[in-house]
Amino acid sequence: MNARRDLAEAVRELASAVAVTDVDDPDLAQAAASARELTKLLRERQLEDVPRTPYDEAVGATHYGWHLDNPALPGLTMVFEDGRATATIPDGLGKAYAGPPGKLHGGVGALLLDVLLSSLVQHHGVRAVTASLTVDYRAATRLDVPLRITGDIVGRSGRKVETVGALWCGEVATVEARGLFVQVG
Ligand SMILES: CCCCCCCCCCCCCC(=O)SCCNC(=O)CCNC(=O)[C@H](O)C(C)(C)COP(=O)(O)OP(=O)(O)OC[C@H]1O[C@@H](n2cnc3c(N)ncnc32)[C@H](O)[C@@H]1OP(=O)(O)O
Repeated sequence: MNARRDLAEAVRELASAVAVTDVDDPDLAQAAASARELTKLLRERQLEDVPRTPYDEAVGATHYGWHLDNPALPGLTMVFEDGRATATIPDGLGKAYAGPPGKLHGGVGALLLDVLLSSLVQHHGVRAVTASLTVDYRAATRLDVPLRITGDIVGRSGRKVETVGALWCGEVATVEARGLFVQVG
């Protein structure tokens, strides 16, 4: 793992710890001061945009990574096989991503599906943006359990690409989505 990715992972771990820490105020204050010191160090040189795998690398690829170096979002490594996309999050997502107590925030499920479906469309060589994402929450998604995300293209007409996807917790599709992507450029 390179240094940037390792830092992103360390910050995700920090965010998880911060979300549920119960240490005393002096320790919180010390942690805040340390965090601000680090922020100061990292601001000494900044990029114009978040580093990401170039979109073009998704075209025809078997693997594609999304925001692996951005600790504010869950990184996702997708696998493309036989025209379909799959991603796994082996350890699941932790309490930093909670919505209802002990369960995943619905918006995070929608985010994961949008990421996977848009990457799938790009994998098929269509530069497109999300025009519409319809999400059905079928069951609560548990935290800290393995998750899987799948996606397929189900239709194409002119500039429009229709997709379906699901977020799986074991054998249960907890979130289902239909995504419409419109080709740009
Ligand atoms: C940002 C640029 C990035 C470029 C690189 C891409 C790489 C990958 C990026 C990865 C991104 C990651 C994912 C992200 O985060 S993408 C970020 C979130 N998405 C956006 O910001 C998109 C914002 N919207 C737009 O830019 C425009 O509205 C688009 C481009 C979508 C269409 O405006 P445009 O003026 O171009 O086209 P049109 O209006 O003639 O419509 C064309 C056809 O589509 C149909 N339609 C449209 N909207 C809807 C709708 N809501 N429901 C149902 N249908 C809809 C419409 O009826 C028509 O159908 P038809 O009459 O032909 O049958």
